[in-house]
Amino acid sequence: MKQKILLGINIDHIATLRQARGTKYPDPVYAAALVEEAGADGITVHLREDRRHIQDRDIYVLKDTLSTRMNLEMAITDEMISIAEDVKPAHCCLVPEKREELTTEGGLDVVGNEAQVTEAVKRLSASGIEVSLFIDPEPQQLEAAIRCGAPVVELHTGAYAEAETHEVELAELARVKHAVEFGLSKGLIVNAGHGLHYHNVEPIAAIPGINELNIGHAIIARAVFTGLPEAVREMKRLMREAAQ
Ligand SMILES: CC(=O)[C@@H](O)[C@H](O)COP(=O)(O)O
Ligand SMILES: NCC(=O)COP(=O)(O)O
Repeated sequence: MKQKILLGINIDHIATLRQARGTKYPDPVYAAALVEEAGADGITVHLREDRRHIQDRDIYVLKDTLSTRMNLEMAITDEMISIAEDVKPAHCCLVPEKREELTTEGGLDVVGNEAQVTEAVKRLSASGIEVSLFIDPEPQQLEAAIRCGAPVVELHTGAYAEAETHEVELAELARVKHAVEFGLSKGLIVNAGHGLHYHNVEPIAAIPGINELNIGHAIIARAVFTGLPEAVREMKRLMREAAQ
């Protein structure tokens, strides 16, 4: 039976709103419960070194309260690996991080950092965590991910999402499709995410074999007007219909 495509919801920007005033609300923990009830298959949180949105407290409380599973996004640093070894989320997605960036700009350069990535994969896997690498949709990055022992990759769909012409969008979609096919042929679990929204998600969701999409900013933005449950239900509907 064909595996249904999964939706991981990134709740970082609930925390962005909270941090804007230093209040206790809106609480990402409450948001996680709402989106899980509305159909999220997993919860993604990015604990950044600068703590601009998600806080350590969020991670520890979510660990105890999630009904689905946590995908902890983090940079490859001793601090973050130690936190992950302590929290033991179901998944860790290793992402590049630059303090000056507005959001994640590119994929992890696995090719240029194989020793460091391999060590991180070993440490996290030893704690029972399924590790994924957030990479650009490039065969050489996929091959390096395999060499590093990662069972999962998440393809960065930012270039597709930010394409300024239809021609570029189609070219970037083709890159993602090829990367999915290549990764699956090598036995990887292939996810995708970054910049996906209600008007560009369907072609990505329709790619055969893609396991999960991680989507955050667009869902939280839509929730401002429709409420979180409706924003989740609509995204999931679009994905499931496209994936049939
Ligand atoms: C890796 C990625 O594309 C996102 O999951 C990441 O969380 C983006 O960072 P912000 O959430 O800080 O925008
Ligand atoms: N890894 C991608 C993610 O978790 C959400 O990215 P975005 O939808 O907030 O751009």
